[in-house]
Amino acid sequence: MIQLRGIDRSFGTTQVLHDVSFDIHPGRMTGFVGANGAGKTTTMRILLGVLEPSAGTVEVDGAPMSADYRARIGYMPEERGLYPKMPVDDQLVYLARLHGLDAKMARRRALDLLERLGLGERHHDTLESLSLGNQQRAQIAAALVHDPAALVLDEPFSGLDPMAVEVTLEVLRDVARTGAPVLFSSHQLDVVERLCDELVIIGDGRVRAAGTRESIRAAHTSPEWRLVTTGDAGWVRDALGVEVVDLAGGEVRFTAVDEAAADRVLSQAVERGGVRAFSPVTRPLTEIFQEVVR
Ligand SMILES: Nc1ncnc2c1ncn2[C@@H]1O[C@H](COP(=O)(O)OP(=O)(O)OP(=O)(O)O)[C@@H](O)[C@H]1O
Repeated sequence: MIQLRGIDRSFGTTQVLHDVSFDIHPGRMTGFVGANGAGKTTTMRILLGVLEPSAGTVEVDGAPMSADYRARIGYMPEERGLYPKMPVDDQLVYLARLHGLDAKMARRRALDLLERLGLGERHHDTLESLSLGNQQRAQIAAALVHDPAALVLDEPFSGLDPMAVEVTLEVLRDVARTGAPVLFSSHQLDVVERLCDELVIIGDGRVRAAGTRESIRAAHTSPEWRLVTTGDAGWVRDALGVEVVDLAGGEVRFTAVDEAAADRVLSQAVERGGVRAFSPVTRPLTEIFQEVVR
């Protein structure tokens, strides 16, 4: 597990990170979300050792991250890293060889990855001749080609069409399945909500929320239920331990002090007959995000 502990960072007199702490778990996809300028890239650069923190540590399983481990992280930086005028496959092979893969294995991994990411036919084209979305896929391949021990990707999904997001996601999940911790930043909350196992929300250089989607939702939502019946649902107002949030004919949304209170509403509804739907209401992460970064 990669652990960031109490990271501060200032540029001149401006402090842009304040006591940033979170974990990146092995085998899990962690989404790192925040508005422009929130501190995502700075945090990732510190994790990679490209930038020194003013205070705090980056650890792996409780010990300071070694140079060896750092070298085995697959990193896709914000400024990207590939050369525009060089064929993509040659660059990937070169990067893989830098990380110690033999020539045959390096070529095989490069071509496999390009194929999986939908660039099989374009593998020997120069980067600059590819569309922006395809350049992005090549950059992702570059972060993965050396069989990384962990992945840190700065906005890997930006500029990708929905199909490419799906393909990239599958490739990243495969890396996670090998037990690697995977961290990726994104502005696209809908994407993150769907793709990641864990979430870290950063606002103004401070971690505002961290944990699984479910735990963040639970911490920022008072449990709400939705009941739809064929008859009028006004009787729910009088149910014990329940507060109606919204009522329109047969459809009612309510909060309950506990699940038992919600279950009682369901039982009463069943007794009355005509239940069409009953479910907990999950709050969209976008709403929670806006609330915690405010
Ligand atoms: N080299 C630098 N010198 C001075 N200020 C910097 C430097 N790098 C980053 N900053 C400032 O630190 C803050 C955090 O920037 P950072 O790039 O980490 O945010 P971000 O969350 O990645 O934003 P974006 O989503 O726009 O990429 C910003 O206010 C930025 O202007």
